[in-house]
Amino acid sequence: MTIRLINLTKSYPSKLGPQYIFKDLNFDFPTDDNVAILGKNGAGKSTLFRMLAKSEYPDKGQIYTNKTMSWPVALATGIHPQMTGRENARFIARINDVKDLAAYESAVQDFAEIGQRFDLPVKTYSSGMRARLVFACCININFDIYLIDEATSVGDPKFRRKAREALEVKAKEAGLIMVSHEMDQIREFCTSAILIEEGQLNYYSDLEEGIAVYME
Ligand SMILES: Nc1ncnc2c1ncn2[C@@H]1O[C@H](COP(=O)(O)OP(=O)(O)OP(=O)(O)O)[C@@H](O)[C@H]1O
Repeated sequence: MTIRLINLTKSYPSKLGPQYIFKDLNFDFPTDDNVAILGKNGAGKSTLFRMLAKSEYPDKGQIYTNKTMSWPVALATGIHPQMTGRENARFIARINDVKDLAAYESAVQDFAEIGQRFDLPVKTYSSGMRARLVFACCININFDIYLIDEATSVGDPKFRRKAREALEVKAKEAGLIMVSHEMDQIREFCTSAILIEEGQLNYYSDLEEGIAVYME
């Protein structure tokens, strides 16, 4: 995994002036790890995650990567409610350069288990069905790295189990970056940790050591 944060600065405006979350931060993500991002409330985990996912941009600096990165697996961005599940899947496949569109479409349909509703507009779906579609679209693309944000809370218990199993497979063949407050979840998927403290990122190759420092 190559992800490099280069002179990354991120602030939010506030009545007290700009509030800096990161200032001129330089950091290389570990290669080939499944890494948890840890830190207390307000440390900047979600901010970093959103910048990795490119849903938010830094004020200055950049995030360089030569790997393909998923969108957050549980996040329904990029889904068009007026389009059917199938049309959404096709659209997502095209923008992510999926080669075999027919195979992808049927893999998504199988995984989502939404039956004939796959051909109905997404705006008619329940929130759980929508979540199934988004997760199925994401997991059936071979990304180098998957971004996981509380993903195992997707859908009903049966689908949740299925989603977790699919992520376990991905954890063996791809990289994962995970933000979660659930240590059980983190232990299940991650092998190392990045602890965010006062705008700095500290890497722990030993997950348990990272968790211990975080818990202190
Ligand atoms: N859209 C925003 N506008 C202004 N301030 C923001 C915004 N988003 C986050 N912040 C601030 O940035 C800081 C980091 O927030 P962030 O959500 O990244 O923390 P976190 O580590 O994910 O926290 P938590 O564990 O509570 O989810 C906080 O001080 C928060 O108040």
